[in-house]
Amino acid sequence: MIAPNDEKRSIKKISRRDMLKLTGIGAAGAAIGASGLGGVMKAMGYDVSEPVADSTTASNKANFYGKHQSGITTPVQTNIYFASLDVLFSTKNDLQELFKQWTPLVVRLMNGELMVDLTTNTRIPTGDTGEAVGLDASNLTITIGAGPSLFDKLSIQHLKPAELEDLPHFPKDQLQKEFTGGDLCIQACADDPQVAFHAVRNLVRAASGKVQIKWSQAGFNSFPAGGGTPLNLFAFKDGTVNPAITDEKDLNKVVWVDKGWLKGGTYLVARKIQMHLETWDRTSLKDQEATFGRYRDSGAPFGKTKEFDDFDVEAKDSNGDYIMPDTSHVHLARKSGARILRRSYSYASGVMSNTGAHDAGLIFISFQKDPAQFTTVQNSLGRLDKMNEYVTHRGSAVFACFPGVQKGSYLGEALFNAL
Ligand SMILES: C=CC1=C(C)c2cc3[nH]c(cc4nc(cc5[nH]c(cc1n2)c(C)c5CCC(=O)O)C(CCC(=O)O)=C4C)c(C)c3C=C
Ligand SMILES: [Fe+2]
Repeated sequence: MIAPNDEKRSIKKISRRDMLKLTGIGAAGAAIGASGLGGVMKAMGYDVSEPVADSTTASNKANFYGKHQSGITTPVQTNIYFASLDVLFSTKNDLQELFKQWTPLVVRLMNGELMVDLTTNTRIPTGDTGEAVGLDASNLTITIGAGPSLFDKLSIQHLKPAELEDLPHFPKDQLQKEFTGGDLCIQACADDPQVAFHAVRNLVRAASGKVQIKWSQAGFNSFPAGGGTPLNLFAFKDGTVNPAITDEKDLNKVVWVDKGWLKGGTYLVARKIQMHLETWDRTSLKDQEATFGRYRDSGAPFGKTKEFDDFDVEAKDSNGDYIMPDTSHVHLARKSGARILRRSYSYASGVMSNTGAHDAGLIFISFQKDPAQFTTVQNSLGRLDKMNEYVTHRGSAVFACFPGVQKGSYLGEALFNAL
């Protein structure tokens, strides 16, 4: 983030009416909810009147504008802060206003700028919360999506894509309400955890009284020195078999929606999956490897030597046994025939209060042009997946991620044009 210098600092003049609105933030969000979001943003000093351009000089910067939103086929960053939000309004006009206001602010954040230049007026809350001062853009990406419940809340069910439905209940699900669903999501990924958190915190704060966080999860990925596939908390390379993020033709087949107002967008599936590390750590390496059908250290599929070696899931040895066990996670996932783009992060959130076990796992995220692709893979894993012994699905959500934004336009414009 660009540290504000003295010339940049501005003391905004603020009217008594604006001040009243401001002091209502946090203390009485509902009061703000009743007034226009634009007025509140103005009072906070946000300049949302002009489009903001992608910076051409910022370091470690991902671009906001383009055919698709960032954070989907962007190279995976080290950190995520994922937030599922409830909207506190019931009209499509409110949503449109929110997206118009958020758009330039998202560009600023992705440029490594603050929401507003810091103010020296110590009598009012600052427009930016400040914890990203001195940090660069850190390849921040912001991906925004709409959940099925949003369309019901705003009475625009006719615009809900047929594919956008809550995921079915899967046999071994132990979902908790507090990690499930949401009207909107903000996926913030960055190479600095504080930059990702700052982005969500400030976007939600700017929309105080209009949205509130339903659930959120921070996560991390650590890349081996010299690059390569990150290890998950089971110490296996995770993300080996994925569509190439540069192969637009393949991504059109797997990821990008090609019809309706969501054209150029995609569906995000999020699953909060607890990994029972204590059980895993009591398991022999041989059994761990049989769980995935891959060798732990090389990442190679059984019967091969290198991580990216291709394999035939149906291949059998001289005894007639599958080389890749037919209960292994990779065997079952591959056999489903469905493809998805995985972009997951590990999490570690203290201990489970009832057991004292690690509360750690995977914030599994996949992108696909139809959530049915995810469902097909998950159904194939079903009750057979050997990995089930070591994991429990605790949270679930699905969101339609809007197409990318062109300069002069705003997030989700195609939805509002279709109204
Ligand atoms: C329904 C989709 C999937 C869920 C949920 C899921 C959870 C999950 N996966 C791992 C670890 C690994 N997964 C691997 C491969 C793999 N996983 C899925 C799908 C889901 N995983 C797919 C489609 C694939 C690729 C299959 C193929 O065609 O080869 C691997 C192997 C390495 C790799 O390719 O990434 C690992 C390891 C965990 C720990 C987990 C939940 C906690
Ligand atoms: Fe997997």
